[in-house]
Amino acid sequence: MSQELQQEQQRVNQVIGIIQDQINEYEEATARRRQEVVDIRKHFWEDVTVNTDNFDDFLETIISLRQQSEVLSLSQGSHRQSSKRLSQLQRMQDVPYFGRIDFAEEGMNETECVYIGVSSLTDATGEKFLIYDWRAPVSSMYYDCTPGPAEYITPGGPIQGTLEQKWQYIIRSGVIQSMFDTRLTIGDEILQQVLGQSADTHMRSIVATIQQEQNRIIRHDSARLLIVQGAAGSGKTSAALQRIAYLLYKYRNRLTADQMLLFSPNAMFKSYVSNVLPELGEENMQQVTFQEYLNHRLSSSFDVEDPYTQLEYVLTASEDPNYRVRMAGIRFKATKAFFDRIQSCRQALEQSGMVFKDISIKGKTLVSAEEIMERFYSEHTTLRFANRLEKLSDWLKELVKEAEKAERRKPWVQDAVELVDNDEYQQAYAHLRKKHGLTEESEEDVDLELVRKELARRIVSRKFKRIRQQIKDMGFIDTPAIYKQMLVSHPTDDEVEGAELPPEWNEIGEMTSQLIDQGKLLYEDATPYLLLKELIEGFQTNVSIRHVLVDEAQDYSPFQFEFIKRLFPAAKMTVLGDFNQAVFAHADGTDDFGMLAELYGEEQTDAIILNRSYRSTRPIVEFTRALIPNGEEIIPFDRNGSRPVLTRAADAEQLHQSIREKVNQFREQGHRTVAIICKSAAQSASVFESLHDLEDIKLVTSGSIEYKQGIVVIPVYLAKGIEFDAVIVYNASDEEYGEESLRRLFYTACTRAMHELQLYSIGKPSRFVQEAASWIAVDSIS
Ligand SMILES: Nc1ncnc2c1ncn2[C@@H]1O[C@H](COP(=O)(O)OP(=O)(O)OP(=O)(O)O)[C@@H](O)[C@H]1O
Repeated sequence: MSQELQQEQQRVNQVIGIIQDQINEYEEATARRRQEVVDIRKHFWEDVTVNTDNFDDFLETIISLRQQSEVLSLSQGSHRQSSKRLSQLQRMQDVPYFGRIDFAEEGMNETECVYIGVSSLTDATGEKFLIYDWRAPVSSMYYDCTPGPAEYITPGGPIQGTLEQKWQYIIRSGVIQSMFDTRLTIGDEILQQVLGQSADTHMRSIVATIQQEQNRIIRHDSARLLIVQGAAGSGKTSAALQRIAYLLYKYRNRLTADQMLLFSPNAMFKSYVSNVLPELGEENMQQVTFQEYLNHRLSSSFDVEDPYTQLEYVLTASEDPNYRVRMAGIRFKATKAFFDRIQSCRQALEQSGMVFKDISIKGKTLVSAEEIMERFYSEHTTLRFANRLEKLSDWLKELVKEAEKAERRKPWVQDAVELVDNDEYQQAYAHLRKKHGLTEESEEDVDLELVRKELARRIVSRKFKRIRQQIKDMGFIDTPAIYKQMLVSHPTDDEVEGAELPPEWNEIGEMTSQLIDQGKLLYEDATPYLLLKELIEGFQTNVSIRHVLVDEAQDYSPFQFEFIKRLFPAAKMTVLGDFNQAVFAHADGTDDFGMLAELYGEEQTDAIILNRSYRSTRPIVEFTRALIPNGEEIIPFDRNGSRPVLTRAADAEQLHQSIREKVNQFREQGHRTVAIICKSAAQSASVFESLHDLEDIKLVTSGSIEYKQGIVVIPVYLAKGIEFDAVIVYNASDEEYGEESLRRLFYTACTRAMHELQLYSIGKPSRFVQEAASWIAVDSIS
């Protein structure tokens, strides 16, 4: 061991000793604070004087209750903080830091050695930093600068100086495995080691090896919208997650994890990324899929199609007679023009076009739809739309109230009163006694006739409950009918700016209307329908979310982005995606996020491009980038590996046999995750059926919620955002992947591979593979 390494190891030992001391202190403090919380909870009511005899006593009780709650919440807060710090320290025990910069600040005599780790550590005095948090201002130089003149930005302004040295360490269980002076090493040894590891069931944090261009994303903090367009495997998801950790650190006094929301592509991805923030000592942000949100809002009224069913249709139903119409609908309903059309349709509803539903009870109409319409378009017409609806709703409530009163006198109600059971009678009776201020000692009693009236009121009120709820929920508006009407009528089309309708518009309208009548909402209609509903009934916005991140953003339509923006009016947005992986039909032909510049305006929009790809070995990236236009712009990280291999099989049987052998070979090579990637869910199911004899093989479906190690059969679109040690592309033939529209799907499949990529084809290989033929080895089945 060199002398330098020995000295560094001594420092690591010292720091670990200090960490251990602090762990002991925090263990004790955490246990003590926990006990405090338990005690306060146990004796909560003993310390509150409850007295409600008169107003002053009542007020005092409230004040005392509030004080006690504050004591409890303070105590819980300090327990939470100390247990958070305890787990940070425990994590630091094995790997206290991963980097060091020696920085000579201008005007200072001494060079400071700044050690960088996942969290800060000071000595016992609290004055001297032994480790700096990777998110601290000074740490930015570790990621951004090479030795030489350097600066970092603090809240008080820039600090300049000279970065004399930069070191990287690999420490495991408190022992330095290796350390590199970055001036002397060529290439990035540590990144080589990290990327060479096996795929994990959970994504790892990348703080030790964040690259300069990724650091720009992580620390970006100016515009309202940050757009990141990056090649497959360039670290978009990683940057997004470390960015969340960074913002939580920078704004720790005013931003919490539950104010940050990540839109994820699917449930499996959610679980895949769920460990990164806890690993960095932060709480997880909120995560949701767009589909979950749509279901939450619409599933009580419709059977809402999910995006994968839509995609499955696009991929497999080209023979369907409605295919052309549906495809045209999918494309148009994704556009900003359709968004604008819905907005102007809502505007037009101020003059005419609202459709209402009868309000009826047990088959008898109380107020007809025509009456409601007449009232809406004749009264309060100068008010704002939302206020007009409110007035309309008040009017309906009044009518219902009158109807209830009249109903109470009907003979059936009188009969029902005679038949009430004892419990109900007692409840009505007790209610009246209380209402009249009668106590147990009172000599007076309530009149029997009053009890009968109260019972009649209750019986009728129960009967009208559904109607009252319907009015409260604005259920008297027939939104599906208004939506259908907007699709079929087109007199105003020419007036709507930019709303050039597709030639299939009439057929699209008919098809959609029929489905809506059956209670079904296609995926492409779900957001537009919800927008219309919100514009009519009032937008349910969420102002508590301060930051929204959208991963795999190429899968969202411009329409959906407009919607997300309206939904979170107080949030900044980070959008990350890769149009070469756009598999949904609405994105056909789009190849950048240009359309998003309009969202907040150019001044409020910044864009960063990531061209370096880290996931796959150099030979795999050389092959995959040849599959797409302008692929030469993608720069592979220089990690060696074998070339992707194409094997031609004569038929399915030969293909399956060859896959079995390949899987076993991959296993023997030590690969823990092997994905057999198929074009569609239908193909995955049938491949799984044929290969089910392979040990430990699993089928991934849209319902799968966890990424498991082993052999998986998976449709491409569910493998998005995820990676595997080895990927087998099932039947990359021209028959399967012959159409230009499948290029992006095919590219997505191939870019999931970290170390090995094997393609099979029955018959002629896909034209995409042929175009990239010089980057692939061709194998024959022996
Ligand atoms: N700076 C880095 N240090 C270490 N590993 C990195 C770094 N950047 C990216 N990686 C690794 O590269 C792989 C791909 O990263 P990530 O999934 O974030 O990329 P992506 O751009 O979201 O990919 P895709 O669009 O293909 O889903 C991951 O294994 C990630 O850990």
